[in-house]
Amino acid sequence: MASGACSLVFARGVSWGIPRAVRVPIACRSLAVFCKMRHRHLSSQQKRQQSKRASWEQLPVNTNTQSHSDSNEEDSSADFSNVVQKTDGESEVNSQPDVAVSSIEESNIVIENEARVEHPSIHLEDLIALIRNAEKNILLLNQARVHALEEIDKILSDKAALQAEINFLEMKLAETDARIKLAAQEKINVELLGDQFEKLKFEMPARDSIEEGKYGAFDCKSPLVLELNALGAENILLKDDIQTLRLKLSDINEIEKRVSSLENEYSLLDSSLMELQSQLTNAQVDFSKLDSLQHECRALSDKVENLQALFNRASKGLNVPSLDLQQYDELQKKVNKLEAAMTEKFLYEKFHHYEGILQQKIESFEERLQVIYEETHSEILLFQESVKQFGDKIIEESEKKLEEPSLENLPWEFWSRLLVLIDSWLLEKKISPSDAKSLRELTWKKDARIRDTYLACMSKSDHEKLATFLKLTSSRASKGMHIIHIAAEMAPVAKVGGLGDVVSGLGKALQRKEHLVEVILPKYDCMQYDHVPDLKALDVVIESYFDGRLFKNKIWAGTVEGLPVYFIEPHHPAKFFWRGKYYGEHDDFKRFSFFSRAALELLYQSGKRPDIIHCHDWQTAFVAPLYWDIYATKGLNSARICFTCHNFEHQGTAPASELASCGLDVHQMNRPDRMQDNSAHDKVNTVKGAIVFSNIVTTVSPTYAQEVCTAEGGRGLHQTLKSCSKKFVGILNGIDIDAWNPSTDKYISVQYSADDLRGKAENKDAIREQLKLSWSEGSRPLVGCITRLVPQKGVHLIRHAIYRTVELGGQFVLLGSSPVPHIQREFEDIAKHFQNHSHVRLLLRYDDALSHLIYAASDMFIIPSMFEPCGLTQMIAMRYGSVPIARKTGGLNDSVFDVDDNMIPVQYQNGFTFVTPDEQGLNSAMERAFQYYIKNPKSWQQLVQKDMRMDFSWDSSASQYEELYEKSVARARAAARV
Ligand SMILES: Nc1ncnc2c1ncn2[C@@H]1O[C@H](COP(=O)(O)OP(=O)(O)O)[C@@H](O)[C@H]1O
Repeated sequence: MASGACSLVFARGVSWGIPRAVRVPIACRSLAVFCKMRHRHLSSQQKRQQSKRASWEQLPVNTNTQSHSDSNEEDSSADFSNVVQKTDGESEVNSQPDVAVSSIEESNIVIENEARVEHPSIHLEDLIALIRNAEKNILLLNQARVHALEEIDKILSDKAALQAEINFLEMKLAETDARIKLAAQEKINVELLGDQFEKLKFEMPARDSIEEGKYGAFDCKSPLVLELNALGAENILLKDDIQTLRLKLSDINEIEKRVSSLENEYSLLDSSLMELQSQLTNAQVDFSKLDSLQHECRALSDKVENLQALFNRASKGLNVPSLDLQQYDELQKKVNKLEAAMTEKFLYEKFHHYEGILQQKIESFEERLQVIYEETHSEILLFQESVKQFGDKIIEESEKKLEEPSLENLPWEFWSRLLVLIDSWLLEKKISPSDAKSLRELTWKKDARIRDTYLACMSKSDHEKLATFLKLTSSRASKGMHIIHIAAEMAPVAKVGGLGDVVSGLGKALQRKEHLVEVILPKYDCMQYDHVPDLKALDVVIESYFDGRLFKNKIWAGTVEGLPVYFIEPHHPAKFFWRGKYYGEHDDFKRFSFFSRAALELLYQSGKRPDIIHCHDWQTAFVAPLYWDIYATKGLNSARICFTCHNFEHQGTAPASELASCGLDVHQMNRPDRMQDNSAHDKVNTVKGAIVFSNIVTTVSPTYAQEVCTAEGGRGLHQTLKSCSKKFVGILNGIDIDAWNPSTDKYISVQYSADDLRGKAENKDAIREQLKLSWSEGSRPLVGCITRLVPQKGVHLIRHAIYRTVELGGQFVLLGSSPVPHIQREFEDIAKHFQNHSHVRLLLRYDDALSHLIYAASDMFIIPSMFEPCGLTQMIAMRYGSVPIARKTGGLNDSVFDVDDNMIPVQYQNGFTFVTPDEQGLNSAMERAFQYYIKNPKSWQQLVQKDMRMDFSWDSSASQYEELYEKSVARARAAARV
């Protein structure tokens, strides 16, 4: 019954474009909303089932179907009705005047006939609404007419202004003509004078000889000479006049041009005026049509009212139970007679025709609603089932947890918070450095006593806690090292690129190896603060030196990814880390030299005695020279310095004088064997400084370490690196396999693993849906690319890969952004070009969540870098079963091995590579990948599974770092003993 009611209303709402008399019942609406919600939360299995069904939810929803009259009354039932209406392909009702005319014409027949159906009152309302619509349209047309008249007025006044301008110009033209004539006359005069002058010159010798006796050989005051001079001067004046007139003439030509362009404009305006006038005439015709329609409608309305009254009377008669059959028959006859009298025969037939159509529609809507109801019901059952399963699982897990000796497996956050607590006591001078050291050692050894103490006094006051903890302090020897990373990035709290991933990935891996790892970062205003839920300001101020004076720094502490992190917030008027971005400021050199100095000051003032201080890239490269030049002599001398260069393209060079700000001695440092830049001698190079001053120097892959030792790859530092080759090594980065794990990833639509790849296909469907890519051929390979769009990444080849993918029959999704304005613009143009394309989508932004989905959804992953120190995307892609197509350079050469390379053992072959960084090279690798994908689906799947099982974790890389640290520390201790 409810479904029938819904259908009837939908049909009317659609046909008439009038306010709905009856709304979709609440139950129907909530079902629709629930279906949407449910659709989002389906488990993988349910989604698979659902995608197989021809779902009503996938039907296109037309948001344009409401007429202006009911747009204010939209509710969720409107969405529902739109779906139904569009499905049946009924015509849309438009509020534009010209369309309204035809809608009314179409509708008239229905009005008259529907008056005979069982809901006459609703039709009358419909009719009234229709008439109102018509009136509104008439109003609109009137407004348009007034507007057109205003336009005409405006055009006419423009025309008058133009005419005045033309008149003025014509006057000027006449004036100039007169002047030209005058000038011509004067020119003739000049020529005559010139002739006279020549004649006189000719006559002069003769006259001279005749009058020599009278005036002497040559007298400058002779009348002839004077006359000649006067004529010469007049000649010059006349020449000037001619010049002026010529200029005026050219002015006049200009004016003539302008006049002709104005005339053109005038004729254009004239023609648009004509057009407007004809439009106005058309509108007037429409208006008169509407007028007559309005009359017709009124007449019809009267007829319908009469009919209504008759019907009502007849129906009343029919409903009175006491009337006998004869009376009923008589009444029926009367009704029939009245019907015959009031309705023409053809109307009656049409009525039946439309009634049939209406009936069919009602039936089909009812069927559809029934299907929807059944589907929704089964969804509800499934959902209830999954909720139950989920609940059972939670109960099971919590029971398990209760049974487990949970204290053994406390998360890293627990220990890191404890460390932060100890450090805050130390910095606030509540405990001595030696007590802090003992407590820290107990913590990083995960000693049960400190664990129990912490758990026992969690609710106690700080003072009581302190007293209990101090009871624990005793000196203990430690096997692990105390490692401090000083960096500009750390994922996920402050990540720009791979550096951020390395700091947290390596830090966590070293922590797992029982070392005490801490990180110091700038406190950027634009950090992802939600990744440091326990962030707190310490009750301490650290003063650090800069530009000849001391500045205060506020210290914040919290845990990120289970690691204790200290954030430095400088109280410097330049607000160094309050810029809304990480890098790219004019004073980056100052910002990061300040930070490097403040980080060391924090270590120094906290009394920590780390074994390793590990700094990264040019931003914290200052730490190495500052440590040995200033802090080691001050007493912070327990540590060895490790410097990792993640990219030799950025070396942090600046005029040597800028080094003085952080307290380094410019004369001492700006030397060829220290920080002086190898090509510009008036500059210092911070990366060079760190190479020279560090005990361990690393870069992020073995191949890149070799490349930077060549003149081509070293960017001016190859000689420095060669001279430090004993302490320089390339260690391939790992990836954080917890953060990048397709079987637990919360950002992707469906989790999956190498053992069950079905979820991968569902992620592909999900991204196609999200990005509105075509679904038609599900087997099309999807090529992904996630990158910073900088020349290093081979932007021209990325661009080429987009077009080549389309040619090869694939789909392409790019996620990236560029700090280089012209590259960003270029890709914006490409994105625009493909914005409605079925197979290409470019998303020019940084979006961590979307990056996860792209890795999961793509079949192939493009990395055509010009050079690549390590590269993480190829490893992440493989972990998600996306096969890399990469250029053989740097870290890509150490992690992607071609499936067709016989020199590589089969178990390591994992992708498609090319050497020459041009379109042919890339084409060859892409074509091989597409062939493989299309022709050997089974082998492709095996390749995907193999890639997913490859170990790119930090474990082995962290072990290499550990070994380097240990050797360096051992050497230092041995040296100290000597
Ligand atoms: N536009 C983006 N949105 C989200 N993540 C991105 C984007 N661009 C790059 N990334 C991420 O940044 C990291 C890139 O690391 P890497 O391959 O070493 O390149 P680089 O450090 O040179 O930028 C990866 O984790 C990658 O997923």
